[in-house]
Amino acid sequence: MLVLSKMAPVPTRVLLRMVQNFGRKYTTNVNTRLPEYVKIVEVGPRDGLQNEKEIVPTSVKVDLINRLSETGLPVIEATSFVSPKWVPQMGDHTDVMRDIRRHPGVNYPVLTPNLKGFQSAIAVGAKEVAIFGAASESFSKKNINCSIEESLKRFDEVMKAAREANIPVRAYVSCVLGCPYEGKIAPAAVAEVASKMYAMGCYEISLGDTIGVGTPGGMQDMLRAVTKEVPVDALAVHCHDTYGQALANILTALQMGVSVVDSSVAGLGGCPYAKGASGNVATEDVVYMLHGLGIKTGVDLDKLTSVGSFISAALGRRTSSKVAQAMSKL
Ligand SMILES: CC(C)(COP(=O)([O-])OP(=O)([O-])OC[C@H]1O[C@@H](n2cnc3c(N)ncnc32)[C@H](O)[C@@H]1OP(=O)([O-])[O-])[C@@H](O)C(=O)NCCC(=O)NCCSC(=O)C[C@@](C)(O)CC(=O)[O-]
Repeated sequence: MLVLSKMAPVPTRVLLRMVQNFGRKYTTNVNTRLPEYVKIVEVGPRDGLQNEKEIVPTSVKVDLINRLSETGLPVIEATSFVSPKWVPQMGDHTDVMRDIRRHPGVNYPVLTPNLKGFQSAIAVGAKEVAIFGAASESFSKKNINCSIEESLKRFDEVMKAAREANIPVRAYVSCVLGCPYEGKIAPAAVAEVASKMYAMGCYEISLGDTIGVGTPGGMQDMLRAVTKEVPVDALAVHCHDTYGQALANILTALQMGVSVVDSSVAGLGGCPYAKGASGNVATEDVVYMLHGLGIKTGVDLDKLTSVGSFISAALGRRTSSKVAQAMSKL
């Protein structure tokens, strides 16, 4: 045991750890303080169902949203007001918004890529919208048919109309940890787009690992860059689980102060313009992890897993949620 003069002796196990860790790069903004409450943004009805080969009947979508509304989820992204030529799976957006039973205390935001989408959405009673851009030029062109700069101009029009109508706007930045066309994306590029969208007046910026290639190391680097520009309370993470890293990435984000997580019941989904990307992290798995950490979500896991069973049966496939699979065997 080493004894330094006038200082307490350093125990051998601490010394050993110091030696083992010598030369390792430490990050200063990963800590063990976790939020007490995490807001879950359920994106299954939109992100989940926009990628289905067979178009899901409107009545099933409405039933899904109504059942999710009974689980305690605070936010359920209901559909998107995009061009039906681009994403026919969301072509019934108007009917979905008309037919769902809106639950008090639950928000039902919808995606709106431009003013046309925004106007159609509020005409059927949408009370919140989300714009969606990307940190990758190529993805922006493939997904919304314009450059990043052009997209920001379109979003400006939406923001102006939203301000006049008193509608809160959320923003997505896609490809924050990798792009299907460009590969690695620089954290600085993510920070730049995120800060522009925040400066436009979006109240929350959801950082999308669109193709699920990120790792906790990449998440740390990206968040370190973004949090220099956008307050951490205004950030959400949106992790696809292609490489099985989503929960680890989410935990990393929570340790860095993020307290809003997007997820998809039964792990539904993928993006039509991100070939090979698997669904979002399953909401059941996120809730299980959060409750295990003592973090409140307000979500009833049993009710949620039965909604997951409902939609998996309706789509004729097994749930992607590990938690739901395990619970069904108990
Ligand atoms: C953005 C556009 C519309 C531009 O598409 P465009 O072709 O460049 O648009 P345009 O203005 O030239 O219009 C062409 C036609 O589309 C119509 N149109 C124009 N706007 C609308 C609208 N809002 N609703 C309905 N119709 C619309 C417009 O009226 C016209 O109709 P036509 O005269 O040919 O009959 C198109 O590229 C599009 O709809 N893209 C949507 C792509 C999409 O939905 N992707 C998936 C969502 S993003 C995602 O999943 C990622 C995320 C958010 O989850 C986060 C993550 O994981 O990273």
